[in-house]
Amino acid sequence: HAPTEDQLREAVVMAAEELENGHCVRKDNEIVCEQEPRQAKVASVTPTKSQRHFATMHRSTPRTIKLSQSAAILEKVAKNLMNSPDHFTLEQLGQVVSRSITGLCDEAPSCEPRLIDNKEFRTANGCHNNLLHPLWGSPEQCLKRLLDPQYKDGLGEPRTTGRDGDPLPNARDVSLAMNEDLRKSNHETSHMLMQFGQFMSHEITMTAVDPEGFSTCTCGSAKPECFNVPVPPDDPDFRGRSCLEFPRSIQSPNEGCSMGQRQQFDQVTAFVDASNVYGHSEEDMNNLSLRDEGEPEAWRERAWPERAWRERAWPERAWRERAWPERAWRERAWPERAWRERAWRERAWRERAWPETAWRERAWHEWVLHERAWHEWAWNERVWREWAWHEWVLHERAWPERAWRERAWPERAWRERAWPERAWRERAWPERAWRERAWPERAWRERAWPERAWRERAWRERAWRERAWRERAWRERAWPERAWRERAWPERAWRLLKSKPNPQEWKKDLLPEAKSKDPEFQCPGFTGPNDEKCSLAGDNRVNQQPALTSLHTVFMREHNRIARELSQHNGGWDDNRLFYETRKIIGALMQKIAYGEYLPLVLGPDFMDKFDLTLTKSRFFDGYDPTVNPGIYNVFATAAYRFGHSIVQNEFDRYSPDYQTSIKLAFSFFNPTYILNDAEGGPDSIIRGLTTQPRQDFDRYMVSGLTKFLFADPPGSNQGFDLATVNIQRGRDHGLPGYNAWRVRCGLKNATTFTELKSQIPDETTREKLASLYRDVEDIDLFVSGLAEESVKGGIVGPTFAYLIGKQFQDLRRGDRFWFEKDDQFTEDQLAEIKKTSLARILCDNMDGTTDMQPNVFKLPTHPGNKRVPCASSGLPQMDLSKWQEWPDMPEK
Ligand code: HEM
Repeated sequence: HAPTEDQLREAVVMAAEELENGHCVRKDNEIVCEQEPRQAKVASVTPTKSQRHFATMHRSTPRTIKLSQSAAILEKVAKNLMNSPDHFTLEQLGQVVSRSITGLCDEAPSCEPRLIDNKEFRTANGCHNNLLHPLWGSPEQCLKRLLDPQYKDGLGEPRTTGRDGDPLPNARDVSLAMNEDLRKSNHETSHMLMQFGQFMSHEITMTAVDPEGFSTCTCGSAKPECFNVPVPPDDPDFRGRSCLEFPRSIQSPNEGCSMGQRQQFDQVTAFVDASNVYGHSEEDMNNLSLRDEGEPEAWRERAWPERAWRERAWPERAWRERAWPERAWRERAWPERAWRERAWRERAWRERAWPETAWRERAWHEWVLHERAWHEWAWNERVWREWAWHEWVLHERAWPERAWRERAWPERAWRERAWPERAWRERAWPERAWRERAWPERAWRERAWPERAWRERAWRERAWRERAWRERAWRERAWPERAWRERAWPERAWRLLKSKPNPQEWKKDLLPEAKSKDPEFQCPGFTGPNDEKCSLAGDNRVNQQPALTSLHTVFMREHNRIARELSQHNGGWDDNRLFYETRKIIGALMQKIAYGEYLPLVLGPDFMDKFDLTLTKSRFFDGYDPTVNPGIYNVFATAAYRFGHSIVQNEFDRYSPDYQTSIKLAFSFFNPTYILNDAEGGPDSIIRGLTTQPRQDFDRYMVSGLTKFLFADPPGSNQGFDLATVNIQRGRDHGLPGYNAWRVRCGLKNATTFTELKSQIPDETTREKLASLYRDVEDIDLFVSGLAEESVKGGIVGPTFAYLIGKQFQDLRRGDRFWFEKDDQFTEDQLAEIKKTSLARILCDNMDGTTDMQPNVFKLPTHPGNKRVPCASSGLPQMDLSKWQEWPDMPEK
């Protein structure tokens, strides 16, 4: 049987009370809590700088905090009901459908309803990617489980005991034994492979930890949300400290707000959608992109409201829909004579009661087009000629010149031809195309359009001139010309991502500075010698270390480069359109680089095949499956994809033409000085370093920058963290089952003894170490054994991680309705352009002073077939953005 409504209500009240005040009982209709309020017992301290760095790795939003409180109540309710005389099972409780329970999750994120699906562009937060499950892949969702968690109490307490019920080894002891700092560089692949891996991890996953956690998780704290790691007495690195503080990840309610085992959040969009460049919400995106006055409302409220503009779909639809109906038109008997003589005289104008406003709006528009296209946009002749709007087409199109002349254009034929709007439209001289093409008079003339035809069509030019679309008249009409100019169209419009001009003027822009309104992007406690500021990007971990910041810089520059170039091809696109089209291309590039260049090296050919991850050769991808949830697996974020921690170098080389040095990782965390140091080449020299320096080998070893000095303050001191310990502890915090369960899940044989691990972990010393740490093969922490596995053929990671990573990236592809290779995303030509480009090309285009690059930047330039070639050579093909140029509608034959 299931609990009654009354039982549920009572349980919820009690659970909330207990979480506040310790164990409670009901006495005579009153709840009496036996202990002191828990809050009072926990001394709150100011977190140290290194703890604040740590907190930056897991921003949590007010909503996730709120939801985690609900999830905690749910967990307590379940626990109490399971321990009640009724002894409900978790299975029974999981089935309960009641408002008393689901009401706890009323704050859960939801997607804004939308009437019309936008098939072209993703939303900023990934909502509505899946039409049946709009929330799939959006932020603040529960991490998916491939295997049920194994918590100590079956519900939510970290996995701290082994199969035999005795405690697991201390995570720090495991780290000390297994993840020593033994360095070996790889001969084939570059440090860029590491860096892109981290960049990608921030693109798809971020678990949440309460930033307040560090204030309360002091050593000795008994708070259940603290899972501190005791420092062994003989610890060589953290002497004098009794623990490494570890606040647990905050818990996420289960799907549907049902009672169940503890879950965790992913706070970013799961999709490979460049959300680390643009942010994970509409708000982030607005903050990162240039708008006229920063605020969308202000923008809309302006006298020339952008939204109204778009909605009016000027002019065609509005034109048709407005009271400009064809019949009225004809009935109004537009005075033929006036027209001939000078249609545009203002008196006639007013007398004819032509709707002044509408007219002015249109006039304005045409003028702008004219002026802009004409003068500012260097509409060049070659492009023009390449258009199919072209003499040849004209002929083909039965627009034969003779017929033309016979039609006695312009005057009589004009009238006879029933200037009516329908014919007009049918002639496919579509007003819209016209506008978008911004048919510039001068280009027109220069195009040697046959003189005679020209004259015959001269009604246009003449009328044009006669209409005196001149600035003076214009200004006299009190059109807010100044306001217009102030909007600084088009450069300042928000189609660009914000950036900061490089102090060296000839160099490319840097990421924008984080302002005080962006606290998540501040480098906690940092005060550089020159008051350096940390950077703003789509992901708040951008400042974690300078090579990561550098890669973010490259992608910001690539957005702006593409947006500028696209605007040349499509004069008629407004800044919104330019922004979204560019963002779509950047997202596609991210997918192309991840699946086309990066993953094959991580997973090797067999796992690429197994999970069907290889990009299509010449066709579109038809594997979209709306039943696939693209969300991130808990095991992927908590263990498998952390494989990258093994391949990080302790020192990051940097190269500039006259400088070669390196950055010590331990001294670079959240320190923007390196990025801004132009004498050492800024971000560009760091990127060059990444493409030149080998990565660390994939093995169980990790460098001291990560295991001794992570976020240490002062840098290099014993006041930091150990990332290996953190990873192990995080796995236990999330209840990840032990290694053996994962082996079986991933298709490997169940191992009953340590010797049976031989096929995957051939190194005997490693197996002996494992056997001395763990009492049972079942117990081994996945992160530990995952690093110890031998690489798969042609890949980096071992078979267990390869399976888990492959599966995740398969879901991210099959579950993405906006996957770039789908036939409704790009044309065949555009897709070919995206596929032909590479991260190497992007680096060439967006760095200063880089003239050569190896075609595959994840491989070393010493790798056979991967020699550096000039950026200008055909070895590094560039995207041809003219494939994005929109063509005017052609008349049908
Ligand atoms: C200098 C390089 C790197 C540093 C300093 C670094 C540091 C960190 C830290 C401090 C965390 C938070 C751990 C926790 O609290 O549980 C983390 C998480 C993570 N790291 Fe790294 N990392 C680096 C490179 C990489 C690379 C190369 C990869 C993958 C190829 C990677 C993948 C991950 C993943 C998947 C997470 C979990 C993210 C989440 O869901 O919150 N990291 N890293």
